[in-house]
Amino acid sequence: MEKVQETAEKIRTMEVRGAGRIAKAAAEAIRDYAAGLEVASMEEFATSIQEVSSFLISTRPTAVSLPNAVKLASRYSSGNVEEARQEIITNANLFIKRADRALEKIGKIGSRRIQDGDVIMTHCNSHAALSIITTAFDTGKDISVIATESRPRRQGLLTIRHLNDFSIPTTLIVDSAVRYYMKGVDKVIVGADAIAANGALVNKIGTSQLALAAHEARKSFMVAAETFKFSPSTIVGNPIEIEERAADEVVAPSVLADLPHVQVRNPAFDFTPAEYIDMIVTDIGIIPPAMAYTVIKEHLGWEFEEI
Ligand SMILES: O=P(O)(O)OC[C@H]1O[C@H](OP(=O)(O)O)[C@H](O)[C@@H]1O
Repeated sequence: MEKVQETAEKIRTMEVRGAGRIAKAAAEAIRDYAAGLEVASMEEFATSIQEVSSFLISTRPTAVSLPNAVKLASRYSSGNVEEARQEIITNANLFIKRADRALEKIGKIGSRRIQDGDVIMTHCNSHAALSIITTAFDTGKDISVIATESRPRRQGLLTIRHLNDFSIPTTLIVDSAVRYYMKGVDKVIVGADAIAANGALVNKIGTSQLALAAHEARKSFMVAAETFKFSPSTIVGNPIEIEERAADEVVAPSVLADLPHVQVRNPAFDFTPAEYIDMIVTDIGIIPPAMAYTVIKEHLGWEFEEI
């Protein structure tokens, strides 16, 4: 349990972050927990796995990759402890392998849509979006990137470091400069924390203003998302919860101490409606947002009774 708590804390404090990485870390935690679990009965095994699953899922509410990963990794059908343990280990390892493979596939598929000379704008730090950008560059396309700072956690600094390592010409801008630079942009590529059944995107706060600016300037808006970022529970009407993080990520508590009439709001994500999205690049191909429902029904393998 100690290791599970450690992983949960890393996810909560964002030491481990990015919807895909969170999912992999949770699958690893479930796998290692199941491997070392000492129980007297199958009932005890089932209860312990259930408790740990719920605990991991509670760490961050928005990234649907987390419950999807936990659900896929912790599946077992056997009524025997040793067999069920092995099933979880196998399923978790399979999930991790597929997640890595999905990033590569997204890179390959998405990079075919990038043209020589493209200026690409990206937001926050998405490993899926970066996979497309770096693959396009590695296949010889002469591209450059405009990366947003992504306040308040400034994940844009991770993005520029990554792009610099690949020697990709990159410009860092503040979030409020997005519309100012949109005219010179060819494509916007962002990641996803969740995609709803109606094709709406949930991603880092500020994504919707990129989409709006891209729409206004008639620039292509691409989303890079593994299929495990599609949200099954939105099919049955559950909304995706937007995580609101602590005020001290935005401003130091000492500043607020003298300002009794001021409150700080810090939503970590926002919604981008499907009509602003040109395509979603997934590990099973490029889809229009209207196909989100099909991805959930046919490729995610969730039964409605499970939701
Ligand atoms: O899975 P990958 O593509 O890496 O990232 C997907 C999304 O996860 C991140 O959330 P946070 O920084 O964890 O809050 C960003 O919103 C990013 O676009």
